[in-house]
Amino acid sequence: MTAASLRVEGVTAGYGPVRALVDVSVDVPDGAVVAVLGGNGAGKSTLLRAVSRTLAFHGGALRGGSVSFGGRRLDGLAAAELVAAGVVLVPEGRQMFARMTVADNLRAGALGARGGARGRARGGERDRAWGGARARADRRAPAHARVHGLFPVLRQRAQQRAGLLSGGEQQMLALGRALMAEPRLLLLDEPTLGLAPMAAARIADTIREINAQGTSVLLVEQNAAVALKLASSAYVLETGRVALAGPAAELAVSDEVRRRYLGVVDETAAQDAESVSTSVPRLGRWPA
Ligand SMILES: Nc1ncnc2c1ncn2[C@@H]1O[C@H](COP(=O)(O)OP(=O)(O)OP(=O)(O)O)[C@@H](O)[C@H]1O
Repeated sequence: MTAASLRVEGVTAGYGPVRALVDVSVDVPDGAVVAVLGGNGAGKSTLLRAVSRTLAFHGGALRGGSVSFGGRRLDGLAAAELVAAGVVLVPEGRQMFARMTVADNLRAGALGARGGARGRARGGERDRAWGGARARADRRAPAHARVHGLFPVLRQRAQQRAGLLSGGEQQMLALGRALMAEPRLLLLDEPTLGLAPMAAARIADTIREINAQGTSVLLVEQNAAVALKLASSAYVLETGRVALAGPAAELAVSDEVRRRYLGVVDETAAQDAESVSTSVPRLGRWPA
C-alpha cells in the first residue's frame, strides 16, 4: 500500500437491527478517483460514514472489518482526528454554515482537527477564540490560493452569506471548505445531486482538476455516467454488498451497469420496441 491509499477491508456496518454494509472491501489507490454506484439504500453513504468515522452521528456503528489510510488504522480514530490524517468528508447536502460568510465558511474548513475554537467557549471568550482561529486559518495561504484558483466566484462572494449562494456555488463552497484542510483523500457524497446539468458538469470538471492536483477521491454519485467518466475504478453496491467492481471503463460497457445505472434500454427490447415506434429513447435520463 502506498503512502496515501485507502483500504476498506471486510467492513460490516449498520444502524440498530439494519445491516447496511456486509463484508465490503474497497481500495482507493493513491492519486485515484474511485466511484461507488448503487440504487437508493444500497449503502453508499454508509460506506463514506464508515470511512469518515461519522456512523455514530447517524445512530450507526461499525460491526466488523477495518479501514486504513496510508497503512494507519482509521477505525480507532475520532472523526475530528481524520482531518489531521488527511481524510475529509463532503457530506450529502453540503451542510454549510448558511448564516456565516463564504470567507468564514472557508476558514472553518481550515480549522479542522485543531477543533475547539468555536466549541465550548462562550461570549467574548468565544469571539477571541474564533478571532485566533481566523488568524490561524488565514495563514493557510496556499490552501486559500488553491481554492480561489479553482473557484474564483468564492473570492468574489467572500463577504456574502453562504445561504445566499446558488446550489452550484454552495457545492463549490463545500468542496472549497474541504480543500482548506489540505486533504490527501476527499470523500464526496453525491456532489452533483440537485444541480442543473451545467452546474453538475462544472462540479465534475472541478473534481477532475482537484484530483489532477494530487488529491485522491472516493466518489459516491447518483449520476453514474459522470462518475464512470471521472473514475479509474468503480464499485457497485447492492443491498449493502459489493455486486460488481472493476475498471470504470469496463463497468461503463457492462450490460448490467448500462441497463441498471446508465439507463440504457436493453438492445433486443429496444429493437422490438422500435419495430412499433421509432422514438424509443436508447439513453435514459443521465446526460453523457
Ligand atoms: N441513520 C439511519 N438510521 C437507520 N437506518 C439508516 C440510516 N441511514 C441509512 N439507513 C439504512 O441503511 C441502508 C443503507 O443506506 P445508505 O443511506 O447508506 O444508502 P445509499 O446507498 O447512500 O442510499 P441513498 O442514495 O438513498 O442515500 C438503508 O437500508 C437505509 O434505510
